[in-house]
Amino acid sequence: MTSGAGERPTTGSRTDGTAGTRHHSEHDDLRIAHDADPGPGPHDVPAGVPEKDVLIKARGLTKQFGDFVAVDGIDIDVRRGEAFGFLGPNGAGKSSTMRMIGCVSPLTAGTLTMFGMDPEADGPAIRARLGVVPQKDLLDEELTVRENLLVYGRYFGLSRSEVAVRADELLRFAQLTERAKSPVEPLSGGMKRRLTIARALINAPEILLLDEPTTGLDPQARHVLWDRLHRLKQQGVTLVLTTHYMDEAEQLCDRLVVMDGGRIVAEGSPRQLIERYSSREVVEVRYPGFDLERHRDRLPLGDQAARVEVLPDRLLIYTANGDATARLVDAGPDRPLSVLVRRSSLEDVFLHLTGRTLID
Ligand SMILES: Nc1ncnc2c1ncn2[C@@H]1O[C@H](COP(=O)(O)OP(=O)(O)OP(=O)(O)O)[C@@H](O)[C@H]1O
Repeated sequence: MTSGAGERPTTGSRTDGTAGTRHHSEHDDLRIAHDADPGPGPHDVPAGVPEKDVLIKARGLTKQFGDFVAVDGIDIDVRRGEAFGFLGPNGAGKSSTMRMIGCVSPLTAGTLTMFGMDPEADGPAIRARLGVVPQKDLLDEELTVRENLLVYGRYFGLSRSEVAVRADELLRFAQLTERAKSPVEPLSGGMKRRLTIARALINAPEILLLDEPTTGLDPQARHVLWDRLHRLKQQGVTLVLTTHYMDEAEQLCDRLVVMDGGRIVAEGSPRQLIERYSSREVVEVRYPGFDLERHRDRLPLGDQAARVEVLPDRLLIYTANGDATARLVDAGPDRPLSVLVRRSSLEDVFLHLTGRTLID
């Protein structure tokens, strides 16, 4: 591991928004995919992974806009067949990274190898093996659903008959066959996203790049989309996605890097990250009023809590035993408005690493 962040102090509130320790780092069923072997960091590609199966390899990948460093020397290895995620808040540098990987934005510094090729020299050959789902759908509203696929397929030099067969397969995959002749405009957000994904698959890419695939979708549409993406993974497509939703990262990613301020602050499988940077359970406690630090100081937690975070609206108590800790909270001198025991999530990992929540 090269980019795991160090532990930061275990107690106390974080109200200043400062970052914690950072290390600059050289189907049909909805299944949680993260219980697989978490896998080591980029410098330790295990002996079992041949170099040819490292489809994306970046070292010191850097993107600057003028003096501003958007991506600050990151290292990544993406292996064939995995779902690899970039998790981080707005502005972390995820899209800038994706655009370099998508061979549409030159690197400022560092090296990037895709399928063993150099994007600068072999951009078209690399792009022919990629599918790209940008943050905005950019569908052609003048065309029907099916025509959107046909036109896109022609860009890749597929023959009319090839592209017609492929478009019909993809409409089935995207569950849009019944909407084939519909214009794009009246489709729901989820349908448009599925059509954008279908379109990105027209050239049967080996890697699908997805920039915030479910932002703006309702929960049901997100689940349908996750289901389709699981299907693709089962079919052997390598998925690379950005997200600022920790539940999405947990659902979809075998491995992920947590990004903040252009850097990688941690990497691993969701389970591995949670084990490393959080406790098993979290007790969320709300009190009336705003003086949460005072409530924290009066809690009779003893050695039950590994760490307590003070957020603007609640306390988060990190603990191995949520129920026992909740009983201590109830026995304390202050009466809480609510006490909720939940399992730790990637949100807690992010808070621990950076002192901020993903959504603020
Ligand atoms: N073309 C550009 N010119 C100047 N600054 C840019 C440009 N593109 C991105 N940035 C800046 O680089 C930083 C990283 O942006 P980027 O879009 O990569 O982040 P992100 O993690 O993908 O966030 P978001 O989810 O908002 O897209 C931001 O501060 C952004 O304002």
